[in-house]
Parts: sequence; structure tokens; C-alpha cells
Amino acid sequence: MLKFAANLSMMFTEWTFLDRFGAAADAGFQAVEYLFPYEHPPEAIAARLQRHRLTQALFNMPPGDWAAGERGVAALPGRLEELKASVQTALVYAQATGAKRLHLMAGIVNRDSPGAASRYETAVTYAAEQLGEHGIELLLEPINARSMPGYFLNDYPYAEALIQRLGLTNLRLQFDIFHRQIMHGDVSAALARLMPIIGHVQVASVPLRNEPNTGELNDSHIFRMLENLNYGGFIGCEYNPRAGTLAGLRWLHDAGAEQ
Ligand SMILES: O=C(O)[C@@H](O)C(=O)CO
Ligand SMILES: [Mg+2]
Repeated sequence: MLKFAANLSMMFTEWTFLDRFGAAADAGFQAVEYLFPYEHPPEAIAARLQRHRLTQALFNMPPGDWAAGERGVAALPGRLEELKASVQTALVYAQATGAKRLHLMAGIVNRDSPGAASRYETAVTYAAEQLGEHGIELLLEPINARSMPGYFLNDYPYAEALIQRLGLTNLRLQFDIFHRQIMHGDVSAALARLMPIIGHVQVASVPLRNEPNTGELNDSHIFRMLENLNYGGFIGCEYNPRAGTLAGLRWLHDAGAEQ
């Protein structure tokens, strides 16, 4: 049975953030994810998860100044101390919510600029080792350049090579089907080949980032493949509903899946 997690940064936005937990549970979800919890006290989020019997599948570590356009600080110059502090902040939320995997964003910086790759590697290693002490996985997500121009981690081969080379047992790949299709295509073969290092999957249609099966991919086929590959992790539903969250949930019921 596949396990779908509602992404509360994109879905259920008809509700206030804290009320999205109950709305997702009422719609049948048993797990949630979102970009960032940091505007709310950890206890408030933990209470919603508990009240609605939801599992926290994933969230992102602090991204720097998001409003100013930052998308992570891991590869940015002069930000290592901030990165270290942000690991501690994320850990507080992970412990309160029971999250077992966190996504570290790399930042908007040219990968070929002096020092960027080694700063990123230092940050990734530090964060993975810190999280590993708490039994938490660190995830790296390649993001396509159309959605996030200038993003450091903008292809799969780089992420795969880094994860393999560092050899840290809790460092894994966040395979977002939407980004993968835009960057490289070949989604099914890549899922099969990369399965040993995949820690989390996300889905949305391509190119509009809406409900599965509304774009250029046959997402039902990909879901069947994930089942056949015995993928036991979560599939984050990281899409913008076309005409209301509840109205767009038919695909999920059709998937006949564990939500
Ligand atoms: O795909 C995405 O955009 C997200 O998973 C994310 O973490 C960064 O925006
Ligand atoms: Mg994603």
C-alpha cells in the first residue's frame, strides 16, 4: 500500500495553517508534510498531529530569508554558523512532531563559483551527522531551474554522486517527480535505479504542478511501479489544486491507496 502525505503548504490552503491538519485528516490523509513549521510553536503543531492522528512525514530545515528570495543557506558564503543554529531549530520541531526526515535546501548560488561545492558538502555532512544522532534522515532534493532559477542543486547526477561519495547512512535523495520530469525525464527508470538512496518521493503533474494524472505523465503507472518496487516511504502530494483541494481529490480515491 502506498502512503500519501498531504502537503499543507500547497493543499488545504482554504484553511489557516493549523486548521489544515484537521482538514487533511477529514479528507482521509494519515500523514502530512509542508515546507516550514517555524511560524508556529512546536507544541501547537504537535497538538494538531496528535489530535488528528497524523504522521509528520517531512518538513524543510530553515531556508534563510525566504521572503528576500533565499532558498537555503547550505552553499552560501559566510552562513555556516547560521546553518548550524538552524539544525538545532529544526531538531526541536522534529522532536516535537516525530518527523524522521528533513530536507536541507542548498541555496541560490552558482555551483561552479569558488567554494560553493565545498561549502555545500561541509554543510550537508554537518547536518547529516547531527540529525543522525537523533535517528533522522537528511534529504537533498534536486529542483528544476525553471521553478527555482539559480538553485545550486539543479540536477540529479550531482545529487546522486554526492550521496554515494559521502556514504552517510542517513543521507538520502528526495525524488520529486515534478522536478525530475522537467530536468531529465526518464522518471520510471530513475526511480528504479535510485530506489536504494531514495528517502522521500513527491508528486505533482507536469508542467502545471497540479493534481496527479492531469499532466504529461501517467502518474497511476508510476504509483503502480512504486508499489512493485516495494517503496515503503511517503509520497508527498506537493501540488497546487486546480479548483479547490477537496474537489481535486478524486485521483487519490481512484489510486485506491492508503492515504
Ligand atoms: O519541490 C519543492 O519545491 C519543495 O519540495 C521544496 O522543498 C522547496 O521549495
Ligand atoms: Mg518538492
